[in-house]
Amino acid sequence: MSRLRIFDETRPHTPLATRDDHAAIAAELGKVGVRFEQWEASQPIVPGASQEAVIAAYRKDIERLMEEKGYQAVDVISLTPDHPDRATLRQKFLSEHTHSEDEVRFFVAGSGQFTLHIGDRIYDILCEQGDLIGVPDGTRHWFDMSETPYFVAIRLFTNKDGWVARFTGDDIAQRFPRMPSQQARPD
Ligand SMILES: CSCCC(=O)/C(O)=C/O
Ligand SMILES: [Fe+2]
Ligand code: NI
Repeated sequence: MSRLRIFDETRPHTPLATRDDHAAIAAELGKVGVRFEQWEASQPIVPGASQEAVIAAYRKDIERLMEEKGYQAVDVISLTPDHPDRATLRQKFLSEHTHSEDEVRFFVAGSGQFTLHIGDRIYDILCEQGDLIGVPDGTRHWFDMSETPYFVAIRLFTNKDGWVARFTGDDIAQRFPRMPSQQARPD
């Protein structure tokens, strides 16, 4: 189940609010300019699927999103708990960073945790299959896939070079909850 927890930036152990239905999550995030929608994960894709297979299965959705906002590039992250580079890949997104473009991600399988730092609030969002999240450019954030990653996400970019991050140097991400390890999941 998708879930949002909101914290004060100085109190990482005590959520101020928790939401676990999609409409309530979307409403809270909408207040701070973050897009959160449910899209139908219409094609059965399992983590580990190739980028080509995912793009072929979701071509219509990808084309719709690309036309809507003029995205220039698309790629797919598809990870399983036995991926040999899982620790390095996890580390890549774990520190607070920003992008000079919106971060638009569609989870076609599995789950991952985005944490956004907006003003003095922290928005910790567990995204699940079917969730589309759009984080405005310049928003401080980090992403955790857990020690046992299990997800497939489509990423859309307006920058032709794909993923470019600017790390803030703030160690705040170390103080907030990580995504717990995931149990083995059915295919
Ligand atoms: C869920 S896609 C991988 C994470 C990513 O692209 C990013 O920018 C995290 O902040
Ligand atoms: Fe990011
Ligand atoms: Ni759900």
